[in-house]
Amino acid sequence: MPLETVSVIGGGSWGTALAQAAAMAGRSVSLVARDAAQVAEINTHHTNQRYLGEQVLHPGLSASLVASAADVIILAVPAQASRTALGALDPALLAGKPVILSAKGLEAGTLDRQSEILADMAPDAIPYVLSGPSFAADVAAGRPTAVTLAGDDATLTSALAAALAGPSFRPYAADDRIGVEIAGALKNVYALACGAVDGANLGASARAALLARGYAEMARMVTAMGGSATTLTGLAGLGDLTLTCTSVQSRNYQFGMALGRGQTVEQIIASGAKLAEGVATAPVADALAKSLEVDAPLIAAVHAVLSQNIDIATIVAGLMSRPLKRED
Ligand SMILES: NC(=O)C1=CN([C@@H]2O[C@H](COP(=O)(O)OP(=O)(O)OC[C@H]3O[C@@H](n4cnc5c(N)ncnc54)[C@H](OP(=O)(O)O)[C@@H]3O)[C@@H](O)[C@H]2O)C=CC1
Ligand SMILES: O=C(CO)COP(=O)(O)O
Repeated sequence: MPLETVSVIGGGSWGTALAQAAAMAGRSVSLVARDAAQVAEINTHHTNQRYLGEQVLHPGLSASLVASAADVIILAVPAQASRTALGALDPALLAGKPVILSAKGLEAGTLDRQSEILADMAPDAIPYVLSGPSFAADVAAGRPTAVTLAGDDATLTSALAAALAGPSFRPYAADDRIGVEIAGALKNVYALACGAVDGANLGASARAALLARGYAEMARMVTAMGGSATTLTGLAGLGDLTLTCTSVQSRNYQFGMALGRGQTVEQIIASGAKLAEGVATAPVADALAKSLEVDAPLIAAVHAVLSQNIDIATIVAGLMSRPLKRED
């Protein structure tokens, strides 16, 4: 299967960074954005100021308003927009093609993973999931980054990983799409929680406890949904959880910090907060945990903070006063 040309749908920070990585890997890349001025800027000045500041983009990357045929499609819009973005594409572009899903989130209403959305919208596309510890600014700047690329056919997945790999971008092939998707979506919910704990100045010990208990909770969710616990030890699990829960560069962590400082969701959004996928994913994850009867008190706590504006001290007091239990 040819893997030479790549079309990236979504001209935001992650779409541009993945387009840059693919171009650095030697692929011919088209970045599909929906703003004509942005497309012109990328093609003329080789920057995408709104999303990546002064970062100079690779000459092998051009932008376009309309997607054209490519060997590989990468979808890089927010999780809640994936269905609409796929629906806007000519189905012929997706038929029989590898489609790499890179959003980290679960869909509100349907509770769907990104793969499930793709299966609905383009059942004959070949699904892949890309996730792992990788800030767009780092990938675009060529700083060393390693990610997980999960697909069903081991040979094809390795070929696709090789087609995207460059000196600074290292995809590891894997086969657990469900585990990678759930871990990628849930780490954003825990990043909100860790940011909130830090915003409320509850201490580094509290944050570490949250991270460890979040990891255990994530493992319960992944296995209940049919994923593999082994995925949790890798880049898409522990790697991304650690990055997002401990870095002020994370938008989810930043959103959580604002919550911890006492701002409401509405105030944070009104102040122009960047995309924080955990906000939309938390209620979905809570609903999934309840329907699967998975014990997920941290997801429930984040959902309660977001939906009822309960202050962090009250939520933490509730978590700390739960009946004592064994760690295993
Ligand atoms: N940024 C990062 O470091 C990383 C992000 N991700 C994931 O990537 C996904 C995308 O996030 P990110 O790029 O950061 O978000 P941004 O907010 O930076 O960009 C979102 C992009 O999606 C476009 N978009 C939104 N809705 C639609 C739609 N209905 N149809 C077409 N395009 C649409 C926006 O267009 P417009 O500009 O016109 O509004 C914009 O180009 C998220 O799930 C995120 O978790 C994963 C790893 C790293
Ligand atoms: O997924 C990411 C890093 O791996 C980006 O995290 P944020 O969306 O929280 O910025």
